[in-house]
Amino acid sequence: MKPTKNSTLEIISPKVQVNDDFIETLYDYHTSQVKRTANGQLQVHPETTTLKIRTGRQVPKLGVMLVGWGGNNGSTLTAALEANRRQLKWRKRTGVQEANWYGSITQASTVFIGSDDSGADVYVPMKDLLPMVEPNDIVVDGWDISNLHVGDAMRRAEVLDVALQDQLYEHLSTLKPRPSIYDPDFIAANQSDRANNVIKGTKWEQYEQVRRDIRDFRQRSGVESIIVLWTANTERFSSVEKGLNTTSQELVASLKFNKSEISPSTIFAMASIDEGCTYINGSPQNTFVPGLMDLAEEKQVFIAGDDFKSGQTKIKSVLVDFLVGAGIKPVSIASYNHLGNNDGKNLSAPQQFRSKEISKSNVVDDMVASNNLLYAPNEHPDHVVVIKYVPYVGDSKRAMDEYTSEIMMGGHNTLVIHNTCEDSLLATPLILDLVILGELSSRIQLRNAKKETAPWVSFKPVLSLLSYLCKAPLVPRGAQVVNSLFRQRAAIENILRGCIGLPAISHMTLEQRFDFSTITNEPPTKKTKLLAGQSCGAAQQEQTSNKLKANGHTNGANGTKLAANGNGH
Ligand SMILES: NC(=O)c1ccc[n+]([C@@H]2O[C@H](COP(=O)([O-])OP(=O)(O)OC[C@H]3O[C@@H](n4cnc5c(N)ncnc54)[C@H](O)[C@@H]3O)[C@@H](O)[C@H]2O)c1
Ligand SMILES: O=P([O-])([O-])O[C@@H]1[C@@H](O)[C@H](O)[C@@H](O)[C@H](O)[C@@H]1O
Repeated sequence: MKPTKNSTLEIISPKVQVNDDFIETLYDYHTSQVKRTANGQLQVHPETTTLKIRTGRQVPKLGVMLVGWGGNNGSTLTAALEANRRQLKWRKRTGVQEANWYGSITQASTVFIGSDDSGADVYVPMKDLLPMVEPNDIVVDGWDISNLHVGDAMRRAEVLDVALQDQLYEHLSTLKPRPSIYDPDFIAANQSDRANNVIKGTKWEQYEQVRRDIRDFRQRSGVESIIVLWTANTERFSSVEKGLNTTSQELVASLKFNKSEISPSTIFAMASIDEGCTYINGSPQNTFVPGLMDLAEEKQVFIAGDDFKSGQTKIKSVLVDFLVGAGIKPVSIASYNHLGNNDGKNLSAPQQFRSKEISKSNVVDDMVASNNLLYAPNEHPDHVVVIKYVPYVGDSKRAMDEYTSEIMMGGHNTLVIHNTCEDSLLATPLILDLVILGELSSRIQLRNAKKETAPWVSFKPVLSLLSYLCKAPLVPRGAQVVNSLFRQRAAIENILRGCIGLPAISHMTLEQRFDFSTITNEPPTKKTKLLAGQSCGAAQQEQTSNKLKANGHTNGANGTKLAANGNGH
């Protein structure tokens, strides 16, 4: 079975069935339940559930409606979609640059699928594992409180090379953000000069207008599925109060009574959910108040967030995972950055900064809590987050981090990281992955394999699978928050692998650590001979040369060009 029409990958397994509509696999899902006895013992119970996983093969025409379309991220995503669609090239000081999707795991990363006869690992593009939305097919629309068309918004953002902007400007100038919901109580006062494109009326009237906009977009564009994504400015946190927004009934009533504490982002989320559209929050504010979570669960509509995990925090979720996993104790983390874009301007206001400080600070909690050998209960590293607005540097964020850790015998290790990047060029590919993986998740269902009449079950409405892309992962009630980047990515890879009948990646590679032929009574394969018969050096050398061949890095006649590994060159 080929997962996607142009995939070079073929799965040969009796456990995988494919028809026009679905890929169906039989999957043994292994977990372990832990029980604590009265005397503090931990009893571990390995469990296996045989599931059927089915993935819809029909990929819909996807519409993405951006709240904050005229911002740095919104205009850059729109520009990147057009540049990649037209495979644009432009001259830079360093030569000719081609459009690409670097930073997107669906478009620019690969997934290990197994080893070949020589023992070399084989990788394929993540997008080849399952039918996914093609970026070129995405239709973009959205709202902004600023009335600049997207061409001028791209220029205002000062993110992309001018040589590229000039090729895009005419087309982007035809794209005009819809008027949006503006509430100066929720974003910095310094944003007021942008607010010339707003929906008048009460909060309920604004909610109804947003719903009309979504229906209008669906009708005009012919898209079959719509995802609404917030990439507008960071709002202050909303109060969560009994009687205001702790249940869906309270929330709807508060909206109808025009309660001032209902934020624009929560209104957008309500409208999206009521139109059956997945809603994703790319900013740190608490859009998803308890009443909104209720609404998503009642309507069975996906919500996901919070706050794109693009740079400094992404590195933090890797570094702290490595340190704690290595038995090294981070005791002090100082994260400072300055930037000069409008996001930085909005974050220069205390309440908006506080929203960001929360999402950037909590990212180490789960990793610290995982190691009680290093940390006493409720013990945490000192952790400060500083963001300063320096207009001159624009979108080129300068991040400086210092990690001090205790190592053995009273020693210390201090890591200092300087990280400069165009912030929007890190966030934009995440927006693409959020909507592509969000759409794909809507086509994945599970069922008990032993009960033919059992219903197919979809992901829970709180789509925690997208945590890899978010600083402050929203998880279903009662679920564990995971910030470790590698665990988050492994979840995505292994679920996609499960959908095509491949087991979770364990990295055990027992067949390379033991002489498997004696275990399996199989005649030794070339791989086994290679590893068992020869000295390490020779085996290593031959294996390396085979690895190079497998990856197409050879000009020899016998070189195997495995397009499957995504290299193709
Ligand atoms: N690396 C990154 O860029 C990054 C990473 C993580 C999170 N974020 C978050 O993404 C968001 C956007 O970042 P950006 O750099 O594009 O910011 P930006 O200021 O350039 O863009 C935000 C846009 O939203 C508009 N806006 C504000 N309130 C609105 C409303 N109620 N409705 C519609 N539009 C509204 C503004 O006019 C502006 O055009 C911010 O909240 C930021 O914190 C960005
Ligand atoms: O993703 P990350 O680099 O950790 O965090 C970033 C902050 O450092 C930056 O100041 C802010 O403007 C961006 O919105 C983003 O949140």
